[in-house]
Amino acid sequence: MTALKTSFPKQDIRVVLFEGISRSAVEVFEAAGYAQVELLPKSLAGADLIEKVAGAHIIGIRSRTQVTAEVVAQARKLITIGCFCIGTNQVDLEAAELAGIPVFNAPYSNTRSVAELVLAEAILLMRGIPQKNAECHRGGWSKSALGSHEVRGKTLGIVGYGHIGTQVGVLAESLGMQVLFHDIEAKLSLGNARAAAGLDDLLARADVVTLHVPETPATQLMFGAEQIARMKPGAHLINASRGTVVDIDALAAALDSGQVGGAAVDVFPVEPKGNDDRFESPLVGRDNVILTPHVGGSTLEAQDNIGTEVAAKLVRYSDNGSTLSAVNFPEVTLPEHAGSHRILHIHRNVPGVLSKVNELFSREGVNIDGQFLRTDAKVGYVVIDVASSPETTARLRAALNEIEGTLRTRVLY
Ligand SMILES: NC(=O)C1=CN([C@@H]2O[C@H](COP(=O)(O)OP(=O)(O)OC[C@H]3O[C@@H](n4cnc5c(N)ncnc54)[C@H](O)[C@@H]3O)[C@@H](O)[C@H]2O)C=CC1
Ligand SMILES: O=C(O)CCC(=O)C(=O)O
Repeated sequence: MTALKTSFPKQDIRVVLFEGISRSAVEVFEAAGYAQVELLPKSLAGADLIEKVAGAHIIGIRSRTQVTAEVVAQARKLITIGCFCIGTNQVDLEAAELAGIPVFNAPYSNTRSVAELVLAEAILLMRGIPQKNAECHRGGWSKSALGSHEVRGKTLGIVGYGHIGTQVGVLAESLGMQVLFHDIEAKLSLGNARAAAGLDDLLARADVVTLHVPETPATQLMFGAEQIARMKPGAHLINASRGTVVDIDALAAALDSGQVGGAAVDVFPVEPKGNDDRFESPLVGRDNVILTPHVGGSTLEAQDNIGTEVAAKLVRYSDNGSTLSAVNFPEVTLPEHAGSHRILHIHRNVPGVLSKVNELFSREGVNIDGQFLRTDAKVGYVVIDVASSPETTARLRAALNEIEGTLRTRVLY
């Protein structure tokens, strides 16, 4: 008789990686024994995305793929999602959590890459290089110091003083810039950076303003005509955060009027799905604007690190159940479980579920080797290691699935 299988065989787990994720991720999966890893060069949307995700157990995305509540609802096999980037706004995190799907990201792997680009852009904008570059390409030659400044002694205003903002500040100080920052949280300033009295204070004093906030309801269009009007006339704006943070039409108008002297923009309200699609923006065609195709974090170093880091988190969850550093899920760090069956029970965090789980195990007379529990406001995640036969484990799992409030169960051994 063949042994009853309650743990999903690893060779049948389908991993789909969208948006040209680094091969370093594939190597991590393959080294861990995952044989079905599909690497797609671009994002998908609509019915194509739903169909692709519906067949996958693990997906990896970058910033472009929109994993909405609808996609999650159709993704019946999906056990976990990896954002191979910092931002996780492209995933409906609550829908994923309530479907029992932890989401992981790489919170620091491309921080340095973004910071280096921003610093370079601050220098180029202060020197008027985008305009000079464009003129030279047209056969022009305007050798002049007019409007060209050193960054030394100038003020950089950082909006969002988190991982990227602080790195930008440290690098800018090494060039002799004065650093001012504004954040909604109280932040310890690094080096000689100083907190501005508020956003308006920062805008009134900065020669270059750089945005490093996440996409949240509060940051949607937080930088519009009003904020632009409060900048020093002719100051520069850098946005490598999210395209929804800046009112792009207001920025275009301010560039035309000269209120903004120059801008460097890496992120846009609407971005092409992939490298074959056309890019359109009201900012196109202006000599004083540096446009980049959302490449702030796109260095080989960063992408290689991100591939390894996020793939390792996905493998760890898939193999072991650990949710350490998940962005939407109770975090549980788990030991190895060789020799025992590991049962994962993800449930709504409502009174009575855990006692029903424990009653079941005592009723079945199964010896528990270890139990681990974490909850957040919506979900409880309990992991139970048991010494039992595949038949008993299968029976326990079926009974767990019947407990009201259960969102998902898995068995690992
Ligand atoms: N262009 C690119 O390729 C990349 C873009 N990003 C974007 O940069 C963002 C920032 O990244 P990190 O610095 O790692 O994030 P972080 O979470 O470390 O820092 C964000 C900071 O913004 C602050 N903040 C939030 N709302 C704010 C508001 N309304 N006003 C002022 N401050 C506010 C937070 O308190 C926090 O200190 C990411 O969320 C992502 O959207 C990240 C990596 C690459
Ligand atoms: O590299 C990407 O696709 C996205 C980078 C980014 O915006 C992020 O890490 O949040």
